[in-house]
Parts: sequence; structure tokens; C-alpha cells
Amino acid sequence: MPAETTCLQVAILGPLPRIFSYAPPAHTGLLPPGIRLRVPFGKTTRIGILLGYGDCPTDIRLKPVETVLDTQPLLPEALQQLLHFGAHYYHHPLGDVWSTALPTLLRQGRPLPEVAIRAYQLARPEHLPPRPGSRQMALISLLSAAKPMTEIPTPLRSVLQQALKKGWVETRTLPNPSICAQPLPYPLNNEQSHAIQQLHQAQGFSCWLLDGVTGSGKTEVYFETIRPHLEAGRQVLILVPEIGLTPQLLARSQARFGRAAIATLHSAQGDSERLRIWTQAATGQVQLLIGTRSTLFVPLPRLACIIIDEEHDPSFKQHQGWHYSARDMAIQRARLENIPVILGSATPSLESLYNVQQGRYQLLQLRERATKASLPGITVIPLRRQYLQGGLSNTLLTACRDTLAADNQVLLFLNRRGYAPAVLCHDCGHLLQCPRCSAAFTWHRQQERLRCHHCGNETRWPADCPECHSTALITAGQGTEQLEEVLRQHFPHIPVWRIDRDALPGREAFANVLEQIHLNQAAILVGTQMLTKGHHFPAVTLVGIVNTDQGLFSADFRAPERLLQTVLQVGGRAGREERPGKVLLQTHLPQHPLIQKLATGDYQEAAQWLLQERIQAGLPPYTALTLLSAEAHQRAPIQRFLQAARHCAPASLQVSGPQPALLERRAGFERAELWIEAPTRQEMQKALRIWLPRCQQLPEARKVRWSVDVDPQSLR
Ligand SMILES: Nc1ncnc2c1ncn2[C@@H]1O[C@H](COP(=O)(O)OP(=O)(O)OP(=O)(O)O)[C@@H](O)[C@H]1O
Ligand SMILES: [Zn+2]
Repeated sequence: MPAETTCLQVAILGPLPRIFSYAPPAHTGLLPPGIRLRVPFGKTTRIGILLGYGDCPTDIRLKPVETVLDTQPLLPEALQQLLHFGAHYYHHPLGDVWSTALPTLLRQGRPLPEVAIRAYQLARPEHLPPRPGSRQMALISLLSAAKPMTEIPTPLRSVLQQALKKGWVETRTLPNPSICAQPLPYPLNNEQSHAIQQLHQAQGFSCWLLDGVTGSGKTEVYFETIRPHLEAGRQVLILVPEIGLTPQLLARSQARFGRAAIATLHSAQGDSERLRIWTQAATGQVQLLIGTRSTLFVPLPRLACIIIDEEHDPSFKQHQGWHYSARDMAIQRARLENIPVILGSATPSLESLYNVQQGRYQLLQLRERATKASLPGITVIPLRRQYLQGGLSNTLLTACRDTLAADNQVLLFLNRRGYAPAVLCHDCGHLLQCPRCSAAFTWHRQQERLRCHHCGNETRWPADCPECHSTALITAGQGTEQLEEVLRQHFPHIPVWRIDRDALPGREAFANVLEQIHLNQAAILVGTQMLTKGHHFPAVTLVGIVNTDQGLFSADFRAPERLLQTVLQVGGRAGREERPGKVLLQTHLPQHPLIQKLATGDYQEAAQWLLQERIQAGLPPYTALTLLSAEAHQRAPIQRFLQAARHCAPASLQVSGPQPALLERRAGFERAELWIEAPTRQEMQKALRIWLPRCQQLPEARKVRWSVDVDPQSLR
């Protein structure tokens, strides 16, 4: 097609629902898809991604592209395809998908940084200065050593700059460092060897579920599986659900594979650092990349394998903007790159277990702890009529005392930050609620603030009850802050470490506390889910689940699955080395079937039971689910939009609602949703593709903010 009749198709970075056309800039040849362009947009300019060429509408004069920002596509073909798939599957604007996938600075139009490894060496002797000064002499003697040097001490940097200009020092680009593995510190056991053997045979795309009990040495299986890839100069990507886990895995990886060529990527890093690591990965300098969710979109030209650790974790699903599942997208990436992907967990998601049953994933099991330690026994403490202090029964307190007396550590799990989750009036029962949300205020005593955990709104403790003006305001229930206080009173000579986002806001603070814990002296760890994941605490022998019942009454159908996973994961921190561990579950409902399943500690059996329940209720993974959510300041426009949307839904979808969201009001917005079910994901996709454009056309759609969540992971 002659160039005059073609136009450029551009996805503007950001949540714009359509693709835009521009005239090609003058004097450029054929531009490759995947490069960034700066384009005029309204009164300003925006950055967009070139998707390809299209036919130019002859009646419209298209604006020309302002600047071409790249010569090469930012992402390789397979990753571009992955983003297209992600936009298509989750019904989200492609420009926003690209925007999520790119590092901030690239999104803002910055050029790719120079990351080649430079080394300095002396030029031939005849180029050296005839009468070098003292600092020049120092540089000459430093560089006279045989090897080119990459690091020049700061005092000599200015001389170096001069020398480079004058030409008596030259630069050289060094080849990328490569990985050299340390030998294994211990022999692998049979289950580990078997798993590794199978994984080494994997060729092309295949999906593996490594289902190994807590402490079974899954990390060692990952390492042995990827070792040959790394030694051959190929790349591996490991995704973890939370940034708290990256330093730990980084340290273990470095101990095994050395410091060169390993990097982590997570949201706590600055933009420049992130871009540098991104570029190093894209140029092959980083061979082992460990990161959270969006690390999935980093280009890795020699990618050999993807690992998703703690695959059951809901944090792999993004809850804002583009609602993608990094786990599911990782599987898609592996398919596009034709490589194996390993999902690891001690408590695999019901979806993954179902996919094993369907023959889509291959199962590898590790049933025993690698250290030969036995799994901790689980004992239920019925709370009815028991005297409680700060939510702790005498039985649990006594167990704590015994554990500490034996110089071991105790871990108490309570998934509630703050001092108390509610404040109410003792006279009239009025509950202090966030005015912007349908939720109670949490009392944070240290900061002396009532805080809403949903919108961040905060206020002081009021002088009296806003309803009846009584001054008898009291707290109800316990949070970690209160638990910490009660424990300090009970055990004044023992360190109590509170581990939650309030006590340890930064990554560094968390790392410092972890260091203290690893001194392995008698101590109590009190924490939220920050404590549950993947940590190895050798001295913890007692785990107490303070409020098990919290997870039994949620309206979210996944709550039982999450409870089961959380309890077994937290419990799995107990007795991981020589000293045997135990888990105590406090509950008011010892007869509840889920509590009984929990008490057996058998995840597989409990998970199969939950899967049966899902079949009977017609819920995922046996059906496909999508949520269409809408919010607005008033209820009426939401109702009108959702009713109208429901009205135009294809018959193949089963639509229920509108119903209020789990949190009916958040940050001043009323919220409601439609539940959309279809027998399979394929049928869901087919129907959504017909239906969502219709919803977009509805006049009611313009009066609300609405979004689609395909395969929702949690109701909120
Ligand atoms: N073959 C082995 N022999 C002895 N010790 C081992 C062996 N394999 C792993 N270990 C040790 O067992 C402990 C637990 O291993 P690892 O952390 O890999 O388990 P995991 O399965 O990832 O646990 P979790 O799911 O609970 O995080 C570690 O201290 C590890 O060094
Ligand atoms: Zn609020």
C-alpha cells in the first residue's frame, strides 16, 4: 500500500477506550509496531504506542505524529501479543494495559538508559601524558593492572573524565556477567529429586503445579530446576505476591547463584532504579529476575522458565484499573514464549487443583518437610464461656508461657490492624462509622486516631456520642495493637514484635525486625497477613490463630478457601526445624465443618470438600464469573445503569443483581454490581464481547463510573 493512503494506529497510554489515527511523520521509513510516539492530543501532547498501520479516512485531515521516541519496539513480539491478549480477555483499553506494563519513566517518554557495563583501560603508552601530575599518576598506576576496571574511586573521577577526553584512557564494553551456582548445601530428598527430574524434562510450554507442604523445600526445587538454564546464560522470572518476600528470596538466590545477574523489581524502588533494572533485564544482563505482579511484563529475551511462588495468593490479581491476574497472565506468557511455568504453593488455589483434575496442569507433590521436621499438629480451643484477656484465652496464654520458658518463639496471628476494629456508645449502641464509607472506624491508639481502612479518612475520638451525647464511648473487639499491649503486660521481660503495616511501614523496618527475629531468642511475634507468607522462622514453635471465626462469616464465596489457606500457611511457620511445632485455633464454633476440616491439617482433603461445595453452588472454577460494578454519588443512576445493562445482556449469560457491593459505600461513592455467570470462560468471553459494547452505548453509562472484573478474586 502506498504510504500516502496509510495512517498510524496509536494506543494512547491511559484508560481511553479507543485507538487513535495519526498521519505518519515526514521523512521516516516504515515504523515498527511497539515503539513510542509523542502525538498531539487536544491542546496538549500525549505518549502513545504504535500498533500498526491502517487505512486513512480520506475526508479527515489527520494530525501528524510529533516525535518518534524509539527506533526499536520497547517489547518483543511475544510480550506485545500478551498485552493484546490481556486487553482483550479482561475487556480493558489497550493503552491502559500498555501503561500498566511499562515502567513509569518510559510511560513519561524518557529514553532507555545506557546500561552496558563499561570498563576503563589505559591507551597505548605513546598516548599517555608525558609529565603526569600526581592524580594522573595515581590513575595510571590504578589502570596499569592487567584487567579493565569498572569502578573508579571518586577522587579520581575528574581526572578520568579528562583522560577520556584526551584519549589516554579508553572504554570497553564488557560481556554480561554470568551465573555460577554454588553446590547444594544438602542432598535433595526423593520427592524433591523426582520433581526436579520431571521439570528438567519439560520442553516447550507446560504448566506445573508444585504442591508441597509448608517447609517441604519448594525453593530448593525451583533453584535446581533453573540452575541449568542460568548456567547456560538463559533467563528466569520468579513472581512473588508481596514485596516483603523479595529480600528473603533475593538473599537465598544470591547465596546459591552469586550476586551478579540477579535483581529484584518492586514498587518500593524509585522510578530510575526500576527503569535501570528493567533495561538490564531487557538486555540480558539480569538473568534471574524476582519481582511482584507487574514484573511479569519485563522483556527477557532469553527467558527459559517462569515460577509463580505462593500461586494461591490473591495479591496476584490487580484490583484497580486493569483487573488482570498476574498468575493467569504468566501462564499465557509461558504459552506465547513456549516455555514451562511452575506454580508453587503449600495451599494451591481451588482453580489450580481443578486445572490439575482437568489435565491442564501437571501435578508434582512434596508431602514431607525437607528438614524431616513433622508438620505441626492443630488443636482447636473452644472459646465459649472462657475468660478472655484482650481476646486471648487462658489455654493460649499458658501455651505461650510454656513456649517462651523453653526459649522458643510464639507467633500470634490476627488479621486486624489497629487497637480495636470498632468504637461504640455503651449507652445507645451507636457505632462510629466513616461518613464516606459503609464501614466502622478502627481505633488506632498509638496515633490517637479513628481511621477508616477503606478510604484513609481519619478523625479524633469524639468528646461524646454523636447520637445521644453520652460520654460512654467504648472500643469493641481487638486489633494487633491491643494484642501487643496485653502481651507486654503478661510477658514484661519478653520482646513483643508487632508486624503489620502500621508498626513497620517500610521495607527496611520489616527487614530489621526480621533480623531480630532470626536471633532466635524467646520472643512473641504478633502480626497480620504480612506474617503469613513464605517466611522461615526457625525458633517459632507455637502459632496461635487468635480470631479464626472472622473468616467464617464473610459474604465472599472465597472466604472459606482463604481461611483454610491462611491458617495452614501461618500454622506452617511453626516447628520448621528441630523443635516440633503446634498450632492453636481459637474459635467459638468448634463444630463448624470448616473448623473440623482445618483441625485435620489436611489441605488436600479440605480443598476437595470445598470444591464439592463449589460444584453444588455452581461457582468458579466450575463456572465462569464476571462482575460488572458501578459507582456514583447517588444510588439511582447506578440502579438505572445496571438495570439497563442487565436488560441488554445476551441470553447465554446468567445475570443477577443489581445488588449492593460488599462495601456499599466507599469514599463517598455508592456501589453496586451485577453478577454474570456463564458455563465456561469461552462462553463468557463470547457473550461479553457482544454485551459490553452495548453497555458502552447506553446513555445511563455516562452517569456512573463502571468497570468489569473478569474472574474476580475477591468481592469488595
Ligand atoms: N533436601 C533438604 N535437606 C535438608 N534441608 C532442606 C532440604 N531442602 C530444603 N531444606 C531446608 O528446609 C527449609 C524449608 O525449605 P523451603 O523454605 O524451601 O520450603 P518451602 O517449601 O518453600 O516452604 P514454605 O512453603 O513454607 O515457604 C529451609 O531451611 C531449607 O534450607
Ligand atoms: Zn471511609
